[in-house]
Amino acid sequence: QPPKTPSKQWSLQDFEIGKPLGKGKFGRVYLAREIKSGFIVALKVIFKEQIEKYRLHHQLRREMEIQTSLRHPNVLRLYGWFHDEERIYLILEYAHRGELYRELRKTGRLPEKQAATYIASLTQALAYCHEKHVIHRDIKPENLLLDREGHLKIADFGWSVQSRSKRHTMCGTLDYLAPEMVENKAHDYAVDNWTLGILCYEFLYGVPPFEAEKQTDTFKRIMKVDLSFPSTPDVSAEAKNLISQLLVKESSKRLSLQKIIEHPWITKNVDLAGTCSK
Ligand SMILES: COCCOc1ccc2cc1OCC(=O)N(C)CCCNCc1c[nH]c3ncnc(c13)N2
Repeated sequence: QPPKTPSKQWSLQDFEIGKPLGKGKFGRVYLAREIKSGFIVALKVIFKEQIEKYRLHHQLRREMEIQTSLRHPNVLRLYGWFHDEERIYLILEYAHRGELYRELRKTGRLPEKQAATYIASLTQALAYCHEKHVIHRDIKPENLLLDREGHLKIADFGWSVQSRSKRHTMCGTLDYLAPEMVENKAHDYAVDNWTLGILCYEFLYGVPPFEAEKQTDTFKRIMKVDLSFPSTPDVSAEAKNLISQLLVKESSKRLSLQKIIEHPWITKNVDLAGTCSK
């Protein structure tokens, strides 16, 4: 049995740092090149004191274990990580065309084919993640990136959870679980389906459906599912139909990921083979 070669210990000396790619909550992302191979990566630098201050150590560790284990053309790869005295460095796949929402801001809104292609890619990525018991829970335009060919990549699994549900630890009996506990378990998976509805609306109208001046009003609109479709831009009935089947309060009644892929708006607008190409 050959000894398991430990994965290479990386350090900052292995990289040449390039232009900053953006600033997130806990750190900045830089373009970088691994010197020996010339391989281009994105390097996310996170300050340990920030992580300690918000006690996010376990969450970050879980996020890194999750993202390292995920292999999907629409999920940004995490190749590895290393740290020094004050910082943690994530070695990530580089998405050449950056954040999707920059493209959305530039054009105001997306043509239906483009929006449907992004929704199909996201749905396939989420179906893959859910199969691995990973729930993203924080999908928003700034965490959606585009590679050189314009393929969508989900980044920042910062708030994802490995939904190892309590049931398994209680050897299958539900007797002891409160209804809201059981409900929450099921409910968690469906948060990502709801978000797909929000993103679909925002791709087509340029603004999220429940936007309001004050946060409290947005909260009220979400809880009421106060959904309306402006008369312009003229969006197809199929698109509105898909959005209306995702923005449903009762989480178990939202369209499943499989049904999204089979929805007429998707099958009509997307060449599905194209979405899951590398
Ligand atoms: C705990 O962290 C987990 C990993 O989170 C990330 C990995 C990679 C990221 C961004 C990530 O989190 C969000 C974030 O930091 N921002 C919103 C600011 C930077 C935006 N990206 C800009 C960007 C442009 N080309 C890229 N190619 C690869 N990755 C990128 C970017 N960003």
